[in-house]
Amino acid sequence: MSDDPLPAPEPNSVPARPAPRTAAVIPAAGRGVRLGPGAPKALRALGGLPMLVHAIRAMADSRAVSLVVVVAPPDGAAEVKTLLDAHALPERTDFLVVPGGETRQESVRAGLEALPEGYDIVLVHDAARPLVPVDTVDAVIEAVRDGAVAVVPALPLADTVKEVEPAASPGEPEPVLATPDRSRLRAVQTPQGFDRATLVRAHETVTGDVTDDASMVEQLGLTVVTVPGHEEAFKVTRPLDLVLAEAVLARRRLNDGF
Ligand SMILES: Nc1ccn([C@@H]2O[C@H](COP(=O)(O)OP(=O)(O)OP(=O)(O)O)[C@@H](O)[C@H]2O)c(=O)n1
Ligand SMILES: C[C@](O)(CO)[C@H](O)COP(=O)(O)O
Repeated sequence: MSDDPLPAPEPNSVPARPAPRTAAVIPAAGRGVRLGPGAPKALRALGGLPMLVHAIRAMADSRAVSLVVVVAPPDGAAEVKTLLDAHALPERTDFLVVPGGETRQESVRAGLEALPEGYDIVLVHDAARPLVPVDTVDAVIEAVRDGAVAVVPALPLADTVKEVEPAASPGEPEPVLATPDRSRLRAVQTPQGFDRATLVRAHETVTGDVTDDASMVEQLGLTVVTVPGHEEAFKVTRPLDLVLAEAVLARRRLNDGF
């Protein structure tokens, strides 16, 4: 045994607490009706690879994300597992595949139910946003680590927005009711980041149609905060979005030299 004395403890030193572990849930079970006929949207090709593979890599690129839960089209779970085996993720990232539901909310809930213990931060990220940069993902995680219970990436709007009385039948003129102050409006993206317990409570408590997870946390009366979004985190919804996504990817590949 060494006779060397143990080093004196640093005054007031506190052992560093490990960072809370982060999992990403990727709802990918939608049909993609607005994109037009074809395979489920998440499995459509972008730059020669299924859109879902890009979305999974976008999450796994963050060193903070150690588990990705993919919520697959109900009849496509086996195909998605095969895809993930074929397109290796970084070794530090585990993945699970579960079947999705009828709505985005149901699909996210299925992903949350499959989450093992030990992940205190959860990202929810649309498979339909395949090109979100890793800096945006990390900014969301950082804001949750800093204490926010719910975080959304957000961008200012380019268009003026009108509130209307929706037409009784498609194509009829719609009376404008109001013009909200654009400087107070934001378009929000994913990944949205959450304290896990808060997101689970929101999904257990809030009923009715919602279009994102953060609005469920708002309905609990809790504060949701924004971080800067990114224009390349746009959602592939209509055919023109796919053209833009191909162009963004081609530019990235050119810049990366392959
Ligand atoms: N039952 C559903 C519906 C949607 N989503 C997912 O939620 C994300 C955002 O939905 P959206 O872009 O609206 O996709 P779709 O529902 O596929 O599109 P559409 O409304 O045009 O059919 C997508 O990654 C989609 O796969 C899901 O997991 N389960
Ligand atoms: C969650 C979302 O991407 C935030 O902008 C969006 O609300 C999803 O909407 P969709 O109609 O299900 O595509």
